[in-house]
Amino acid sequence: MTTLPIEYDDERHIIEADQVGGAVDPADRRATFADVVSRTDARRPIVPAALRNPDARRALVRWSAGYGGHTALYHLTRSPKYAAKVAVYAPRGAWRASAAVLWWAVGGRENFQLRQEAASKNDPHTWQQLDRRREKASGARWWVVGAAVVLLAALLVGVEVAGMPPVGWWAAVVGLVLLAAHYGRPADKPIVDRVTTKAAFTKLTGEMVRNAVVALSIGVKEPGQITFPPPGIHKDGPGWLARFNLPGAIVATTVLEKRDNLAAALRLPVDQVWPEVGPDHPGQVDLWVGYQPSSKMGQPRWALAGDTARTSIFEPQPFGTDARQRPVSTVLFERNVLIGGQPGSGKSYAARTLATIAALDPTCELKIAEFKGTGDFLDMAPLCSTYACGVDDEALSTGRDVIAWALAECERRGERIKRARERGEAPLGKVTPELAAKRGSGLHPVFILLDEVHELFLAYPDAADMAERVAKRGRALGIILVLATQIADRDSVPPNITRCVVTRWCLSVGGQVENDMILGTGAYKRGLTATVYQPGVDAGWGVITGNGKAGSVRSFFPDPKTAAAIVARAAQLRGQVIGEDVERVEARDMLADARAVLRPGESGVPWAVLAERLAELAPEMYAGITADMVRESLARYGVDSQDVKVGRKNIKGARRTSLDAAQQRREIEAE
Ligand SMILES: Nc1ncnc2c1ncn2[C@@H]1O[C@H](COP(=O)(O)OP(=O)(O)OP(=O)(O)O)[C@@H](O)[C@H]1O
Repeated sequence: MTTLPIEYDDERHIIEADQVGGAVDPADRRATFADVVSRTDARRPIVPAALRNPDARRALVRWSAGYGGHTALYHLTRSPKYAAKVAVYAPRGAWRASAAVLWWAVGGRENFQLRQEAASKNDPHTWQQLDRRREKASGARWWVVGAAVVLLAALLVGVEVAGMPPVGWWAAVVGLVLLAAHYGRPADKPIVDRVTTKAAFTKLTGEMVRNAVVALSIGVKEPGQITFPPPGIHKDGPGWLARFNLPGAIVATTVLEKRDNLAAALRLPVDQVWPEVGPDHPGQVDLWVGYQPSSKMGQPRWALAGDTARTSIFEPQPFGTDARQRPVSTVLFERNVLIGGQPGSGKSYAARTLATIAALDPTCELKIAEFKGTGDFLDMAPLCSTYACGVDDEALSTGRDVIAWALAECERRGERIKRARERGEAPLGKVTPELAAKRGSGLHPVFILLDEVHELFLAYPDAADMAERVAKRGRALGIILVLATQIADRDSVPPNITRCVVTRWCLSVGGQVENDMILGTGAYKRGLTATVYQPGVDAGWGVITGNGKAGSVRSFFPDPKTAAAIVARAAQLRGQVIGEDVERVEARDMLADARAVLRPGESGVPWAVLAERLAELAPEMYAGITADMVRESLARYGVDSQDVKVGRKNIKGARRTSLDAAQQRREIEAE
């Protein structure tokens, strides 16, 4: 610490300023011309956010038309009642108005209280003095009233002479009658009834936001600590956007985590309040508040429902809308998707939006297996090279064959990509749009959709192992896997699959556990909560992660006619079914295979070696299998991971005794 003595004249004291360390702030200087011309401040857009894109404009018009139409009809149906009220109140109002003018003209109010006091005190002298004052004031007022009457009469005559049509007179009379009725009605009895039963949310104000954030107890003590950068609170789509900065080091996610409390503080339903991290820094919040809860809003038109729609899985395509009614898009290539939610949450239709994107890409092969058995995708069956529906053995084994085919296809495609790379056609070692479109390249995109996939995994545990490998290997090879399930617990959908699927869409779920099973541990705490949605009512709404910014998305839901038109358009684009049906793949038994690859005299084998041997034995089934996958698959049969001697070292693997014991257990159970 240094003490800086500063010299002043005699009348001043010496001030000792404390300074810690050296000077760090840049010296103040005037702005130069160069500073001014190089300013890059963000300019505020000329067109307001609510009118900037066609969807927002349509939403505003739709809302205004809906609201205006309802209000007009409401009042129209009650017009006889209003007419009766007007008939009663208008004469009363006319009388009140005339009396008020007269009372003013005679100066009735002039020192009224004083005169009353003088009268009560029996003081005629004072009373007369006060009354003379009243008379004096009143004299001039009669002139004003007289002049006003003459002016009015002259105006009426003038208007008549100028040729006012009768409708004009009627309009003036109606206006006067309504004015009189308004003046004559009792203060607590409005002439028109209220259109809404509760106070409709019409405007988000800075005060509401500040008070709500202070009430969250996240460290904001004073409402004034919240600042709103330009353009302040404004309309954005069908709602209001408030962008605000939190004070100090408080991050926006603390507000997101308390979305429920924020909604409570604003006195609004949770799905009307949508906080997000703002664009400028982590302490900025973009709070969007809809005019209505999102579950009650309509949905903009889906671009893929157009007559000329055509997609490419390599480009972003819309599949849903967010809370602000903005389309949400995804690039299907290199993407695997897990869709979860309770019955009636809209999983099948959500999966269908992705299938629609694939269907409208004429190079993409479709394979769909639905294990609900209600034929949600039946209309798409003619577009599919493989289609299965039901929970019978045939449908389930077809589902398994699809995965086995995909795994074998990964192997074949790996070879094809290698050759393409050698030719310089696949520099990054993955499928490109050109390769995918090239006839005979064998690298066209494949879209595999398995609805209610837990049925398949429960019936064929090995299908789950294969699906995991397809999810891992197929991405770069143009194989897209979409899994929809009601239950995502470890028995129904193994965690390994959930882990390697990046895009997860959680529709309505019952609680935090289910929410996190689909979206990943900690999602609920980070504010990604699909529990706010109710099945049926909020069908199609869900929280999506791994597709850009995490947030709420509602799937597009075309009506049956539009859905049929989309399928017809896809059929027209394709001309023929792309790809071939899967062949029946011989079911393999990993336990038996593991025992078969043990060499005579071997007491055990490390997991990595076992994985290699299995891949050699049946490449169509085990290609790409890893040591961990083999360990986890065999653990289901009760095979332990034990030390196996390799040379002088002990390495974890499967022992013959453990494999045999597992086989015996199985045989006993089968009996
Ligand atoms: N985006 C949406 N908008 C409006 N309604 C929807 C939407 N998606 C689905 N629905 C409605 O929800 C109902 C249930 O949808 P769906 O069959 O996809 O649910 P699910 O989760 O697959 O149900 P289950 O588990 O019982 O099979 C549909 O019949 C439809 O009426």
